[in-house]
Amino acid sequence: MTEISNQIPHKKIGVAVIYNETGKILIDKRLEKGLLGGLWEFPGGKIEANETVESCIKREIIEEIGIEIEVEEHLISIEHTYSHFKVTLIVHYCRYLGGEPQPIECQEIRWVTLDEIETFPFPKANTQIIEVLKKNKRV
Ligand SMILES: Nc1nc2c([nH]c(=O)n2[C@H]2C[C@H](O)[C@@H](COP(=O)(O)OP(=O)(O)OP(=O)(O)O)O2)c(=O)[nH]1
Ligand SMILES: [Mg+2]
Repeated sequence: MTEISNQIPHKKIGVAVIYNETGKILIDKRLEKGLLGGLWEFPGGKIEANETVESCIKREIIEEIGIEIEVEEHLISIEHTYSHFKVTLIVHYCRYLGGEPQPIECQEIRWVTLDEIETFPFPKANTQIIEVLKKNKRV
């Protein structure tokens, strides 16, 4: 009997919900080309071998946005299967410390309120993150 392999890539991603001193959250717009192009997201990226989630998040935010943050408590972890890959998003609250946000690896960056966030298109996996953020209202 032949077994058909249904293995698809599985990415583990450290994700930052960064709050500033006025209680706004930083979101960025993904590049148009590529997976989930043009959608908004919370900045973050792949956890490398021998890296903690916290150090991944801190590194990705410097690389992608050019700002300093403090990685705080874990908010939620979500596993989601898209058509050609699976992601585990490990989401932490983060505090903005300093630096001017720059769209180094994205098209645009905005600081938004939780109410405004719903007007931006996000990937499917983000629905749960936004729900939980609203429930746990911070600041
Ligand atoms: N950073 C981030 N990624 C998200 C969110 N929601 C969501 O589905 N993702 C997905 C999109 C990507 O597949 C993956 C993030 O990984 P990434 O930014 O390092 O990967 P990528 O697809 O841009 O690039 P690649 O290196 O895999 O080619 O997680 C989110 O809110 N933030
Ligand atoms: Mg990324």
